[in-house]
Amino acid sequence: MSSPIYVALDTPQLDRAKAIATKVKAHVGGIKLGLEFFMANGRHGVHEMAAIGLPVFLDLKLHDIPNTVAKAIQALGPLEPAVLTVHASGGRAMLEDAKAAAPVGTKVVAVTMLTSLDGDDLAAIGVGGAAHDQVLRLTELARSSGVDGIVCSGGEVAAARAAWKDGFFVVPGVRPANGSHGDQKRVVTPRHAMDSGASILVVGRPITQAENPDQAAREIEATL
Ligand SMILES: O=c1ccn([C@@H]2O[C@H](COP(=O)(O)O)[C@@H](O)[C@H]2O)c(=O)[nH]1
Repeated sequence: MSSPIYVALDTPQLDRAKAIATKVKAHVGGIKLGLEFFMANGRHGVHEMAAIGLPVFLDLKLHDIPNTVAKAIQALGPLEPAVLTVHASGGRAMLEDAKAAAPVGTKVVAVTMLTSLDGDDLAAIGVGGAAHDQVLRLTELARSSGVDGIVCSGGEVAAARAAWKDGFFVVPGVRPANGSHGDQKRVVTPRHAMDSGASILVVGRPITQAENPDQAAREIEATL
């Protein structure tokens, strides 16, 4: 079985992204390319990375009116990403249209609440209640809108999985025990996230900023 780890290659440098992906290839199940990479390298960069031979997760977190998101996904279609993100807070019509516009083999997953946010951040944007409640509310919206799964933290994935048995659960914000959290607020260990029902884990800096990315990926994989 392939590793559930998707390495987040958050760099604008194509050569650096390629070098890290090539180093860690044996210990990860895929690569995640986000806004930083895509803004700098565009579709050409995605093609170059796909040539390495790992599934590509395109984490562009689309959030706009339904027509705009659907057209953006149609434009991305030829890249055939394994996974593509939109924001669940874009609403039901946007989620439905996003799924309808995606290639058949692409999993569309909805970001519920960024792992860099906590309950205080929710309150600051006028959303009452705990992070957990917000994630479960948006999980139900995503499920009933026909997308394939959600992005949430490892603290909510067990409850989200209980509510959506065959959903696809992406968990970023994972850190090895004693690892630096950086800007992440809702953090668990990779093992905890897997035990709680994650389908895949997104791991960035703990691998990409390590002195030896290959060893870091291997050590995280060994905990799973
Ligand atoms: O809620 C979310 C959604 C996406 N991400 C992305 O995952 C990686 C995490 O990187 P680390 O360096 O392991 O913190 C990054 O690309 C984010 O854009 C997330 O962290 N939280």
